[in-house]
Amino acid sequence: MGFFLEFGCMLKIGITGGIGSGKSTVAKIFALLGVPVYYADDAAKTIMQTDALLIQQVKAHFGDHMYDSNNVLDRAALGKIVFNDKDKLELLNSLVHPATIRHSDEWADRQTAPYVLKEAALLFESGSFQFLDKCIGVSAPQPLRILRVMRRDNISRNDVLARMYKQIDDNIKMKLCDYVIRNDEQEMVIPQVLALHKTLLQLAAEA
Ligand SMILES: CC(C)(COP(=O)(O)OP(=O)(O)OC[C@H]1O[C@@H](n2cnc3c(N)ncnc32)[C@H](O)[C@@H]1O)[C@@H](O)C(=O)NCCC(=O)NCCS
Ligand SMILES: Nc1ncnc2c1ncn2[C@@H]1O[C@H](COP(=O)(O)OP(=O)(O)OP(=O)(O)O)[C@@H](O)[C@H]1O
Repeated sequence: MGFFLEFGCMLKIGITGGIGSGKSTVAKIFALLGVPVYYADDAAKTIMQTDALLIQQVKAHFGDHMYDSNNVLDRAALGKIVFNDKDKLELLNSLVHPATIRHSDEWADRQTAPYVLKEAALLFESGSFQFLDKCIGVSAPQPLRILRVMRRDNISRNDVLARMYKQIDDNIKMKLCDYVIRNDEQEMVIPQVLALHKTLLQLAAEA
């Protein structure tokens, strides 16, 4: 971290948190304040259906039947495979993460703002934190995160846990972050975002 600070460029800030922590929801509040936000998980979904090389690689490793004739990915089928097989998940990550990092860099180059946000579940797991100036963590208690995702995605508790266990433990993840926003439905979120926005604008002005 620090490269962009040293050279006085626009700051690149990561925002992360475990599954169901509410990082996308919190990122949307920053977006309302005018901050450009890159949603890496959403971008990965798009790239997996538009990047010809990536589609070819996923087909080669996981079978042509993962895509229909319009290159629409069968996410449920692929999820069933990779969230139950560590090696296969690592393989998929090694194909998707570099493509997503490339795409987010190209996106950042097109932005003009004091700072931009990159929202991603796997900032630390994918190594993309290295290219960021600061990281924000969004935290929420595990039982609440599980309930949120079961409701949002209409999936079982076991399916949520299978994804959760493939991520760095949230207590460790929050320690790796420079700032933490509590999204536990007890503490108000908007005042925390406003305070952090002010801090980041100040940091960008000093850079
Ligand atoms: C396996 C896939 C097709 C399953 O799709 P599905 O629609 O069921 O889940 P979705 O992508 O919405 O992910 C739901 C949540 O699971 C978690 N999750 C997703 N991918 C991963 C992963 N590789 N490791 C750990 N957790 C993950 C995240 O918290 C994510 O928000 C999809 O998750 C995928 O392609 N994952 C690998 C690429 C990736 O890492 N994407 C996310 C970050 S770039
Ligand atoms: N403070 C909150 N109060 C009520 N519901 C919330 C709150 N924060 C998030 N949620 C809800 O919890 C669910 C999970 O939030 P969100 O999608 O933002 O999480 P996420 O961290 O991006 O998850 P994932 O890693 O799975 O993409 C969503 O349905 C969202 O609307």
